[in-house]
Amino acid sequence: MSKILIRAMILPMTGADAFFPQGEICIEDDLIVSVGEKGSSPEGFVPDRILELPNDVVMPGLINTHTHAAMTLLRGYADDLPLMPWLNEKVWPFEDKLTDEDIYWGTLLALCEMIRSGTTTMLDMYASMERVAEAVLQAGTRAVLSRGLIGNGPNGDNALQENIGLVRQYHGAGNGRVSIMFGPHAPYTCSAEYLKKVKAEADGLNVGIHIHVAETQDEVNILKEQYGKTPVQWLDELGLFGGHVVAAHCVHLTQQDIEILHRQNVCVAHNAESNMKLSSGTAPITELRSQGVVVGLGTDGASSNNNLDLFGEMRSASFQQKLKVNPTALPAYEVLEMATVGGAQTLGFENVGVLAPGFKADLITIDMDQAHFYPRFSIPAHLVYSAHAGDVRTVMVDGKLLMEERKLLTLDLSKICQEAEMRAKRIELELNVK
Ligand SMILES: CSC[C@H]1O[C@@H](n2cnc3c(O)ncnc32)[C@H](O)[C@@H]1O
Ligand SMILES: [Zn+2]
Repeated sequence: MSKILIRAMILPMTGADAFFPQGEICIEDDLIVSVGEKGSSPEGFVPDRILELPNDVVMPGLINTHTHAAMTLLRGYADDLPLMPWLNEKVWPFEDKLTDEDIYWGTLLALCEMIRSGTTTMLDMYASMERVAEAVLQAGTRAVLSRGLIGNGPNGDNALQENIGLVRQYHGAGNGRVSIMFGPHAPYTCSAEYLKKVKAEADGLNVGIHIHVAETQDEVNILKEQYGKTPVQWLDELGLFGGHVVAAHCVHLTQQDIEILHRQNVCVAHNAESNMKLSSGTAPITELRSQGVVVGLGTDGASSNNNLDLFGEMRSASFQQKLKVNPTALPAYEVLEMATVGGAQTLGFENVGVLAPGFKADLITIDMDQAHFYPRFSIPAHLVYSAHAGDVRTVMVDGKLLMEERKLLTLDLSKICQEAEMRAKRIELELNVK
């Protein structure tokens, strides 16, 4: 039994006006017990630990709704290319050399970076997901994991069996911190027959689907040529939608596509920085949100971003929509919602994403006593437009502290950096020798 009291400014993300300048939040085990102004702690609540952080803002932990964590090992290896040549010429040859152990260490590196930048939950898609699950359980974060399924080749059925095994072994592991979805890679790498098989398995096991959709104009062209339909219309016709689906990217959409996404309750993972770096395009986020589609934020992998910092991602997402639409588009509080409440909705969580009694104690504190946060006109504006990863002081997931005073408590950062360096360089050497 653990009882923690945090005294700080509190931005609970329960509504645009909710803010406690001298707040108190009480946590018992994995749950939030109370949130309010000074003196609001329940009678008889005797904390084992009090964190006095009067110059910090406490807010819900950030939620990364689309990433490939172990791609930290490719950071800086394949830059300045569009998606298809990036994948075919650089990324997939490198990934062919990855061992399960490489993926474990690459994921640990990602988790160090995520915790240090205030991300408490991720939706991941990759291979060797048992090792990814072990890394997450060790780090103490929350994660939804999906086995990336490329269904046009001989390995498609094996990968699908791995995804099924993952559900059986890890769905609900770590006090519910780990859950599983199916991860068909994209409509251009999975046949119709394969996608139908994946959907049947996902429905049978009552878990969701995580897929790249309409990321580039090339993808739309390929689908139109092969099937005479846009990616969204094709997936809808196949029956892939209708359950819990997270569609990553959704850059190139028609009005009819947006209506389908809304009707089928498909949630969108928006990856502004990856879409910019690969020159994929600007997703119609303002239109999606105004037409009722739930949107969360993602970084994508560290090879197309090149970091996993959701503070940077919030700023980019907002500025990109302002450039595309007008300066009133995606104001700070709405972007914060996308990174917290919207992320939780996207991943299907009902007890994560805001700071309120009965919700999971997944929270971060940000040190506001820094030059770039004065004067304090607007806390949401400062968090989105001025903050960066290094401002995060404290991270808690499921009521457990994972970082204090920027020191990681569950992971050995220098050992993980060394291992990642050694493993990435080994693969580079293997590729050059061939
Ligand atoms: C089979 S595991 C997942 C697979 O996805 C690749 N990937 C990473 N980023 C993207 C992206 O933006 N679009 C499409 N595919 C991507 C990753 O390298 C893995 O091979
Ligand atoms: Zn991706």
